[in-house]
Amino acid sequence: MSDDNSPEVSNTPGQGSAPQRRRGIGRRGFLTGAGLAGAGLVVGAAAGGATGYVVGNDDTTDAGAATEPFYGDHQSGIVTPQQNSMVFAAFDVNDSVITSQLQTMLARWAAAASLLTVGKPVGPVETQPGSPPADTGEAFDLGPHRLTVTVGFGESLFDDRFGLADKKPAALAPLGQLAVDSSIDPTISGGDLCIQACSEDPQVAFHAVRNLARIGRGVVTLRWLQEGFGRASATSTSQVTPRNLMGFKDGTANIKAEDPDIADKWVWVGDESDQEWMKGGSYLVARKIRMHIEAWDSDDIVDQEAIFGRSKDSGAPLSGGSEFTALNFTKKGPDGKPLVERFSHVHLAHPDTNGGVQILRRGYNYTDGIDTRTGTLDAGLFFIAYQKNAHEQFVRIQNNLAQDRLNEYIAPISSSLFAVPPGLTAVGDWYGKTMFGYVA
Ligand SMILES: C=CC1=C(C)c2cc3[nH]c(cc4nc(cc5[nH]c(cc1n2)c(C)c5CCC(=O)O)C(CCC(=O)O)=C4C)c(C)c3C=C
Ligand SMILES: [Fe+2]
Repeated sequence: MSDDNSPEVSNTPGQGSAPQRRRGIGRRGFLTGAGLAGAGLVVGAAAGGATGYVVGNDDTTDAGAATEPFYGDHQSGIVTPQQNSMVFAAFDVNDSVITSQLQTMLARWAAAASLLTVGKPVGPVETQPGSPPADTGEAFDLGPHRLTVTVGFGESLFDDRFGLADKKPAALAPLGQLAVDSSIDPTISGGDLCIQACSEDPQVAFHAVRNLARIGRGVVTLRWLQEGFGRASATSTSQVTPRNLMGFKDGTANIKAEDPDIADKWVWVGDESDQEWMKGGSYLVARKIRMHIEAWDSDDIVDQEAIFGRSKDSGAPLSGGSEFTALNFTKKGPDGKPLVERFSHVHLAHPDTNGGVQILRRGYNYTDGIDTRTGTLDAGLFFIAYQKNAHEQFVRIQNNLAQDRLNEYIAPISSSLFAVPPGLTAVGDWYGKTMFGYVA
């Protein structure tokens, strides 16, 4: 397919190179900027560059102003040091939408994401009388807080609707029903497309998904959405390991950004892929895992630690040492039994027990309030893992975890797999551009 038919992706005329400002915006800033939504065409912003938008950002703290790269070999939001908040949304493409409409929306998402991730609105917040704001406004006074927007494609996108049947990677085959999957709810699983928005500020992450959903109206419909309120993993050696809702440090033995060779080996799709367009991408597994919190809270500490194989306060292996000491599965206690039990979570999940395979974990703690049927807390782990092949990595580990003692206290209630394409190259590139046959 020729590049000539690619949806228009350009800087809006007149957007020039006015310097980015971060203070004293007031009403003028609300009025400034050509709207993505209003203009009906796509605006791109160079990473960190200026497009003439006045930045609606009175949050001048370093933390608020901090950005993550938008363009690059890989999408941000994977090995990016994990931010503290997440909003994850899945979408289905509406009936009767044609390929060019979907492509245009994906290009508009790319342009909008390039603005949002540098703290800019997707268009004017305060427009002329009679028209709705192009940007919904709730992040106007906030910086990006390291916002990342990561877009993925579900298996269902590759049916006969958009000419993508021969572009479906073999690795995107459905995960199927796994041994622990007796409570999966299909209405909060899967989807044609997904967006993972992560930021240090929950309102910034929500704003990103809300505005991308708004840009997509008429083309896509939200299928399900999950908010994560606290990170439950670490993806950088610079980060303190956080705690999950069971009170344990989670993310100690994770793949970390500082080890690119390990990421190349286990996270980024390479030459093994049957689809050229996926090289540099990754496969995202998202599983909402409800915790039976009240039962867990009544279990004694010795048993809790035995279930994970690690100490609750320090995160150290029960075989000894401190948090980052390697697990020793042969070391025995006075009773002659391994200090890290055979059916403990870390033993069953460890690479040594899984043919060496590893995954990058990037999950979030969630709560949806209470279960009104029982009055119990509705909370758990929104498990996210990135890998180059989920069937060979996630599924292998998950099958081993069928014997996990932790299963008494958890239940997966959703399960999704998405193909996350590589990073966007520059202004003018958009999600799936090479997949649809255009030159990036
Ligand atoms: C199939 C993959 C995994 C699922 C699902 C999963 C669920 C899950 N995990 C915790 C808490 C912890 N997990 C820890 C380690 C750990 N978990 C997985 C995989 C899955 N976990 C792996 C690969 C590892 C690392 C194993 C290793 O190499 O040592 C830990 C220990 C601390 C750490 O290393 O991160 C905790 C704690 C929960 C609560 C949960 C489901 C709700
Ligand atoms: Fe785990």
